[in-house]
Amino acid sequence: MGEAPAISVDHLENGHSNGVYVKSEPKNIEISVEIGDRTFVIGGNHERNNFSIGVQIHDKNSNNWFSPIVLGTGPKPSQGYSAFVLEQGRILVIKKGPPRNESIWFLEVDSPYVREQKKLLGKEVVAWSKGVRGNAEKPIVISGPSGVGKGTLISMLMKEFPSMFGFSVSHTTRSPRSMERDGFHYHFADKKVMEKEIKDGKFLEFASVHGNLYGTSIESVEMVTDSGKRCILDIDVQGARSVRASSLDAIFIFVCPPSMKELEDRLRARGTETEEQIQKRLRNAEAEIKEGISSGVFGLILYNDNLEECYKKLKKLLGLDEVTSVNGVEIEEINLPTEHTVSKMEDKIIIQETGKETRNKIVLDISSLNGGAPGRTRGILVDAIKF
Ligand SMILES: Nc1nc2c(ncn2[C@@H]2O[C@H](COP(=O)(O)OP(=O)(O)O)[C@@H](O)[C@H]2O)c(=O)[nH]1
Ligand SMILES: Nc1ncnc2c1ncn2[C@@H]1O[C@H](COP(=O)(O)OP(=O)(O)O)[C@@H](O)[C@H]1O
Repeated sequence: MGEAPAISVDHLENGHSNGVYVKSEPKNIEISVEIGDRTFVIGGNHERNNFSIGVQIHDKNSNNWFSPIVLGTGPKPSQGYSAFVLEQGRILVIKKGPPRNESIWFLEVDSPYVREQKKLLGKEVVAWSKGVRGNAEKPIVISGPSGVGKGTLISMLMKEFPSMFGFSVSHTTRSPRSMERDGFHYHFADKKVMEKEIKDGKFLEFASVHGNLYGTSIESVEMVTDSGKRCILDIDVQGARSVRASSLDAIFIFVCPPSMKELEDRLRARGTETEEQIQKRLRNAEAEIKEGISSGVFGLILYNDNLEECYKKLKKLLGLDEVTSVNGVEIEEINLPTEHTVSKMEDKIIIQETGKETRNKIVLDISSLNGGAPGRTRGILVDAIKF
């Protein structure tokens, strides 16, 4: 696919520039970006709240304004924005002013994820994702039948590498088990409330599993990503399929039992389910294993026979076999100048500082972007050129 024309934004406060218009009142700064027959107005009087700016769409053909459903968390209201239309239906939005580590954002208006959400919600949808520097490792989706050992393997990983992995806490309508804590193992949710939140687009995926509703909220994944950790999702096969269709660029692992008999023994030994619930889980297990192995969703299949061996293999798959403990790597802080102009050259966005006796530049290399809404767009490489 060819790249959409870049919109160059010079001196935003000067008003119109190459199709981008910016109001200058400090409180109502907005930027409008034209894509085809539509104008996307970001920020300004349409500010959603103090936490995230709003978005309005003008359709030239019908001359109608409308408010789309805005998924994900966007930038907070700011002193101004610069914008570029990128390929794959996303707009790069650079926010002026502090905080510095929250300057780069992407508004997806026609990405595969947004298109899927439009279909699902039957409404106009746009979605924010925050730009993250560097190439943090991809999230890990782990699926497998009930009792196969997913939770055990995930606990082992989190215990050995506490600073590296974070668990995405799902919502569920099932009742808590005696050892489970609300907000830690699951967010135990009321069915009606959860259904409403799904309708409002707050979930990355959801599915009915063993007669209960389960789902991953966008917020639960963002909380892990924001803490700088690699996110682990323990979700069923249907959920994994939905994540695969979303723009969350993840690794998909399916865990298989050595036999159905062993699976049954483990479920019984765990002692957390009634006989009826065990039977239901075993009935579902056969279909899940079949789908897990043959659906093409999972790139990696792990057999959990001997636990220690399986854990070793899991670490090897994740490139951790040689590692004993890992701490987060700090990326050098680079400040985006508050007063700047923006231009684009191929895969590079050049932010030129203005207003002072300086020609310092920041170059954003966006050639290897990955991930996207809802959540984070990773892979932005930043270089500072000092004069
Ligand atoms: N789609 C989806 N499935 C989930 C989610 N959270 C948990 N599950 C799956 O729901 C199933 C039942 O989980 P749970 O009630 O904890 O029982 P367990 O698998 O026997 O420990 C498992 O296959 C989980 O992987 C979620 O957020 N979304
Ligand atoms: N390789 C294994 N061999 C024997 N028991 C295991 C193994 N892996 C896990 N278990 C046990 O099986 C039970 C189910 O494991 P769990 O992690 O709760 O499964 P899941 O999260 O997939 O439902 C637990 O009691 C756990 O201690």
